[in-house]
Amino acid sequence: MDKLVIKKSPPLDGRVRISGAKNAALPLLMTSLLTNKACRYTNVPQLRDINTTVALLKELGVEVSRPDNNEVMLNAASLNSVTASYELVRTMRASILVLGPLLASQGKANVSLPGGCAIGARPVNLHLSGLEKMGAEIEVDEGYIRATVDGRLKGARIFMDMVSVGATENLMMAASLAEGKTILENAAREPEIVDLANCLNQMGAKVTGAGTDNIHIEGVASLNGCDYRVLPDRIETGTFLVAAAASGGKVRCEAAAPDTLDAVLDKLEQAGAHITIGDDWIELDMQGKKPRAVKVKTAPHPGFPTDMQAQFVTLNCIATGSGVVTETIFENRFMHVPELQRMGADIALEGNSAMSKGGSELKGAPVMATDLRASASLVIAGLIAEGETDVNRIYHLDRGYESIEDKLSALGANIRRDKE
Ligand SMILES: CC(=O)N[C@H]1[C@@H](OP(=O)(O)OP(=O)(O)OC[C@H]2O[C@@H](n3ccc(=O)[nH]c3=O)[C@H](O)[C@@H]2O)O[C@H](CO)[C@@H](O)[C@@H]1O
Ligand SMILES: C=C(OP(=O)(O)O)C(=O)O
Repeated sequence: MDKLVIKKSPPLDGRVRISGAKNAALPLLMTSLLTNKACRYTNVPQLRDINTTVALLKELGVEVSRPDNNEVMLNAASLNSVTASYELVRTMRASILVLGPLLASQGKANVSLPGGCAIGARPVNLHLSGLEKMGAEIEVDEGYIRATVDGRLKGARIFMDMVSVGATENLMMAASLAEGKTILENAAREPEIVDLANCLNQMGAKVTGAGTDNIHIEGVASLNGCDYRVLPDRIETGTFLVAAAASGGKVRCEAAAPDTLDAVLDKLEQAGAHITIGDDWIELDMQGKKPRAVKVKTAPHPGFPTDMQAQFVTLNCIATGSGVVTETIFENRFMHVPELQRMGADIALEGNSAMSKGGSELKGAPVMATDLRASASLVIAGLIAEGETDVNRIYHLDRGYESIEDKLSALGANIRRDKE
């Protein structure tokens, strides 16, 4: 298995080009299942999760071509299966996002239950109950969700008692082809939801209110293809900004979407970073200073994103002063804490909060993490730690960061990938 070998590096310095957002691209590629016309997606990041999605769509019979690295062309006219197998779903939970589109366009879908994952149980009850409200018959049998609908799905008023990004996306896609109007209440407000709504509307859907907690979808009988550019990745952007701040450096993130990062930029400013923003870039300058520890509590958008929590735990460890990072979205998202402790971090877990004393002098060590953002936090720790840090199991990082070692190297980091 590949690993990243990281040595203590100088303050990061330079410019980095941000890739398309993984969490926008995954649902966007699934919109191809809603039409028998050609769909073209650009600014698609080169990631393991994208390859898994493409493999899954191919398995369903979707015609796929990838004319260049960041472009994916899909055509579902030749669809010949409605089954998302366990083999693929177990490697990527977002596979559940085929459920709504398949059910809406084909009247049936069999999708392996995703099951829990390293960061929490992550049930899909809201996806299922929402589709049931729209008239679907759903049973779970031998680990598979088997959903059917007699005729078209019917528009419905759906209140979700938790804010769920994936359920909002699944139901928004399904409702686009349903008969009548669907209202999603307590919907997720993440920028990736807005991106999906924009793409659906380009295909002829009638979605309004995306970005608020009340989304209205007037179903249409059929949808066209699309030519859609994926939103920049706000979590990749935030990760590079934290890496820059932790190293005392100066980094400009280009091709970014500054208006998707308010909560993260606010915390970085509290940490003492000087932030300048343009239309599509963000520059962070620590002016050689150490960051100050901050208090962070995750929440659904526009709150502080859980996908940036681990990176801030690392930042707080090496910052001056004590800090608190509280996780409210996932029940088990602190796998990075014991690994950071092994690197010398003075940090303690109290319930769902990571309390840090600050000023930790990190020392390199072999570490590993069982999820994507925990791995990212260990990479940041490796850049500042004395000596050498080996980050193992980096297939997690490859799910969500395009060419992370090349991008960090270009900023002056001492990092390489060792293949095994
Ligand atoms: C591919 C993708 O976009 N992944 C993101 C998406 O994941 P994902 O869409 O899976 O996360 P959700 O927003 O659905 O999960 C939020 C919370 O709701 C709970 N829940 C969710 C659905 C459900 O039916 N029942 C239920 O109880 C989950 O267990 C979790 O505690 O949003 C998360 C929260 O911002 C991010 O961390 C992930 O990076
Ligand atoms: C948790 C994440 O992704 P996923 O929902 O695909 O597991 C993430 O991107 O941090």
